[in-house]
Amino acid sequence: MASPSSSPSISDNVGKGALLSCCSSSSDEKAARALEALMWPHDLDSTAPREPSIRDLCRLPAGVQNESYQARVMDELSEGRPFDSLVAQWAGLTHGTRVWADGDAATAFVRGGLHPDMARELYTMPSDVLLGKSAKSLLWVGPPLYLGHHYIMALADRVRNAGRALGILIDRNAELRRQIEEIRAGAAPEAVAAAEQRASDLEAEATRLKSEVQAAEQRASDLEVEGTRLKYELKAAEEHNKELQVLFRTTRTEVRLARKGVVALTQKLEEARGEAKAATAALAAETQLRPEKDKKLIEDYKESSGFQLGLVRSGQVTYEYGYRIALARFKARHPGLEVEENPFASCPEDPSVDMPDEGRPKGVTPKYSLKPLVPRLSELLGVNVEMADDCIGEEVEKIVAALPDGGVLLLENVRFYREEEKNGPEFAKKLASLADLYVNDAFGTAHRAHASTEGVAKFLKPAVAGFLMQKELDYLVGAVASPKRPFAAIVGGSKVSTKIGVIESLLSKVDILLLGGGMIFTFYKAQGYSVGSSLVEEDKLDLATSLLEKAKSKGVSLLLPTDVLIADKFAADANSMVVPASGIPDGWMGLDIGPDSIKTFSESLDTTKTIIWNGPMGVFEFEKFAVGTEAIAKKLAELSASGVTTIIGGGDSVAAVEKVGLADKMSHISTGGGASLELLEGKPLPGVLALDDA
Ligand SMILES: Nc1ncnc2c1ncn2[C@@H]1O[C@H](COP(=O)(O)OP(=O)(O)O)[C@@H](O)[C@H]1O
Ligand SMILES: O=C(OP(=O)(O)O)[C@H](O)COP(=O)(O)O
Repeated sequence: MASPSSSPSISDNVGKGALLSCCSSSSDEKAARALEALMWPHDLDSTAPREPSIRDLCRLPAGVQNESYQARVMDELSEGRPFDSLVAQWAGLTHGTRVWADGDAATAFVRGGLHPDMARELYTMPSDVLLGKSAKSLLWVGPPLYLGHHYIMALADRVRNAGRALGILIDRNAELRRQIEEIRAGAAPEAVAAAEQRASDLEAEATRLKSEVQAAEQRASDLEVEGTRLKYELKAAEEHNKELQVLFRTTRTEVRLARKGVVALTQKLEEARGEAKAATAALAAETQLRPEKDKKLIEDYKESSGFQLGLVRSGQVTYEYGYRIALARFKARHPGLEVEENPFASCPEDPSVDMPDEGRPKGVTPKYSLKPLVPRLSELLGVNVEMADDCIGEEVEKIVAALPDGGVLLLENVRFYREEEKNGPEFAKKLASLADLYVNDAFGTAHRAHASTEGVAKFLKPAVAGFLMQKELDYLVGAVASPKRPFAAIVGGSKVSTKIGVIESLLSKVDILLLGGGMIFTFYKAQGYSVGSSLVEEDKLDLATSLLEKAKSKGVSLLLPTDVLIADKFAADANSMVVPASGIPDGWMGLDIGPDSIKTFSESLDTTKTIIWNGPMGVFEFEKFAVGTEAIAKKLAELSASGVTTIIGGGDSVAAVEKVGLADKMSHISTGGGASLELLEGKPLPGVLALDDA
């Protein structure tokens, strides 16, 4: 763009106005010429003479540095310190106020006019710097954009001015041409040449200015486009900013609420900690009292008429059976109680019990002596059975040595020696030294690797199975391994956990599996039935489901009772009723299978050729709930008579069959509870493995 000082040639040669003649000094002359140059076009057409405007004044050279007048004035504006206030126009604003950045300050400033600092810049900056600044300010986002706007306006002014100057120059050129023509018509050739030269210079100057104006216009237009784009961006940024503010406010509220929540939770946590502490203390106190309480429970139970009556009702059965009934009742009544020791070991001797409980004595314990067996054994064997006070040692050896041919000596309880259960080799060797051969007929202890069952066989040969042992193995191993089919198993008893191994093992052998007893409620619960307060092993629900699936995958027909006999308490005189398996009300417990189930089970058993039974169908110790167990026992007795092989797997099932007097009707009644279970689980028995022939 043309600067004011770039056109002195025009003022040097073309018309002089009044201002020119009144200036005397060289700088004044320069100023006058510049002013004349600016005003000259008006002189040319003499149509609208005017006084110089501020912008014109701006272009006047003033002072020794040849700066324009207004530039100087603006330049001399005091810089002011940042905290100086702009009195009058901008009360409240200071030089340090960021007028384009702060909404309120910007409003105040726009009202007041142009900031002196900016005014100074606008007037004193060269055009290219102004352009650069303007472009730069366009890049500012936010309120500073208004500053950019000022720069653009100043720039646009200059473009307009240049355009006007260009127009003036073109007019002047035309005028000169006209004058040249006139001179040509009558003036000297030198004057024509000079005029032509001036005209040509002016034309060149006009062309240059034109291109400058075009370039400036283009830049101004570009800047305007950029300004519009930035305006939109600013608007979008402002919208986004608004959203962010809302989000920020919401988040702040949420944080405040969360903080409150944390405080409340911390309080609750503290309370819970306090409660937990109190509960722990109470538990510790309870734990301390527990053994006493348990002892009391046991003592009370032993004193109860139920216990006494149970023993009396048992009649001429083993002490062990009586104990089992008492223990079962006790456990059922207190399912959570861990009974570590035999709590009934010290119960009063029952006169109707004719066999001692071998038990697990710790050292010599008179009540575990085998002496009471001598009369019955003598009767059964038809000889006078002698009895030793010990099972090893010199005295015993003497008695053995003195035995007549066919004589029988009963050794004292081997469990009076700790080495028996520990299977001590020295002890086993001493036992072995008493005899010439070893016959093991104690199937009930064959699952124990003790000195008298397993150890002794290493030192005494031959070691063979007795007739009872042989029968047990024939049925529990032989008949089960290669049964006449269809082969059915009936598994009952209290808990599924004690029968997992048996069920799993039988699932690969049987065609039909009937489940009864306390364990069925764990299966029902696993299927989603409500079971009231029946016996349930919560940690075996998955196992129950997997057993049902296993049966299905193996093609075994697994039947659960369809109905149950429920009781309102675990007692012989409880109220009872029959309900469908899926309809046990709260507070009631299933204690036996129902009539429908007995019918279904019986029909299913009718189709079989081999049946093995382990575990009663209900709490058969109570008459009211012995119906299912007794019905199954009767069914098995009936089927035995028609040639079906029936095997009773020991423990309570045997006791139940004995109770109804049908034991001798079965193909085989096992004498070992634990041993028969282990055999049915497919485990080898150490007492059997040790034998040379079994
Ligand atoms: N529905 C039942 N609820 C609670 N206990 C039961 C139930 N049915 C049977 N019982 C108990 O299960 C006990 C026998 O279970 P278990 O020892 O497993 O049999 P076994 O000795 O024949 O292997 C019995 O004392 C009997 O009272
Ligand atoms: O009674 C016995 O087994 P059982 O109770 O499993 O039928 C045997 O005497 C084994 O007794 P033990 O479990 O004390 O070794």
